[in-house]
Amino acid sequence: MVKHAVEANFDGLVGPTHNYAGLSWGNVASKSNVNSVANPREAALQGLAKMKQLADRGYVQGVLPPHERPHLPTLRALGFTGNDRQVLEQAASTDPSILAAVSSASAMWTANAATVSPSADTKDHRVHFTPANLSAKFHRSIEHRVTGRALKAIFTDESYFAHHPALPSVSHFGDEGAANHTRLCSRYGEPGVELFVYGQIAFNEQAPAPVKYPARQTLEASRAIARLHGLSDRHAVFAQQNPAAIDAGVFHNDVIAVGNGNCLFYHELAFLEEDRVLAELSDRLTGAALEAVRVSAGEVPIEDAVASYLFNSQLLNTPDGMLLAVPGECREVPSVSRYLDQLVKVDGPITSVEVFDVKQSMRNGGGPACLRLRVVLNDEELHAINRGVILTDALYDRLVTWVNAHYRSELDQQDLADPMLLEEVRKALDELTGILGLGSIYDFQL
Ligand SMILES: N=C(N)NCCC[C@H](NC(=O)CCC(=O)O)C(=O)O
Repeated sequence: MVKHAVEANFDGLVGPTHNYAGLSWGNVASKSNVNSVANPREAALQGLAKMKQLADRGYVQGVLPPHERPHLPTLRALGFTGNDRQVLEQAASTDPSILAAVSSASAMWTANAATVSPSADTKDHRVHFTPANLSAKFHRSIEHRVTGRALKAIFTDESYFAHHPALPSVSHFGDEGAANHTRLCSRYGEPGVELFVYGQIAFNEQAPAPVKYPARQTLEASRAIARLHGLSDRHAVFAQQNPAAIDAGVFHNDVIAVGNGNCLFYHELAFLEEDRVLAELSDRLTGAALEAVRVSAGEVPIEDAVASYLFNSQLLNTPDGMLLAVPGECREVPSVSRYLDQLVKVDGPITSVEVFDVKQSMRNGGGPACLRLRVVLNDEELHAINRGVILTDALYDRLVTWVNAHYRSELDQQDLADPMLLEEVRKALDELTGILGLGSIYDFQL
């Protein structure tokens, strides 16, 4: 029997060290805003406002906590010694790039936290989670342990939830999580088809690959996750990202495509074998016909898609059609703004557009869709999770007060060495795990 299920969105709460360090080669926004002064307080409030707007519309909205940054255990593992203050001082004076990397608030982009397969798709009928190793970027490769702890603290009941460790952290198994994974279905509780998008095949040097920017996800990683999650061949489709798109700044598939229900909204340059991908999706999708909304380069040049983050939008069900939740930048790029006006006029699956201001995150290459991890849960599973992370009016108010009490409104690269910042972060996070009812998840709490 098909169970009733919903799509819950778990947004990453922006951490107190949000800054612009230019850490992501291949991510155009990250590189072009390097050394700008960041406003962590505004960033966190923008993220919370997005969560609140969606919760108010009736969507199940959860919160995933930020990570402890700067991450002193990583600095110590790299040979910096002494007390916390001395470790920070040494790192800042001998290798400020390493200090910047271990200070990034990049865990906010929870579309990269994990890959999640709903119970309707998996062999053992549990929801499966694999934190992404994010091995392509050092600053992100240190996220998966704490991400795994946070997910286990929320999805605790093993009769419903299965947790796998991240894949081996090497380039052959580079995995960026849900940003390269889309699930299509007729209704959320029905078995769906999971689309895994990869940038290159690690064990085949002859296969097509980008030449300018790195491909972060491999086919080998995507296949391993499908195996671990117990997906049958009928539930999975593997597609290679167009290398030309990666070289144009599309470092994750969610910068050029987004899917929901039976709808795939994508740019014509998204996939290397577009026809085969669409045919396989159509063939494996049961209970509904695939609605492919294809955007041509004539309508929106790929550079405009990257600049506006049109496809890094959330595609959500409403009682009458689907809502596209776009970043504000979409209204600043003329081709995209025009396209959106047309989109809701034609008789297609996407019937409304709403704009969200997440500018602080966008300047590091993270739009609305980067900030959320989707978890499809049936009624029993939803009941079984730790409810402390579900956004209510009361939790929203509490988190806004918490941000205003603990976050700075200016942060630049020099501030990262300030021992006071580390203390502020630990105090704030210790309070946060109490607010969210997570127990101890950070290294400084263990
Ligand atoms: N598309 C998705 N799902 N996520 C966006 C992640 C942005 C992130 N930016 C950064 O990590 C920049 C940090 C800095 O430069 O300070 C990244 O490149 O991994």
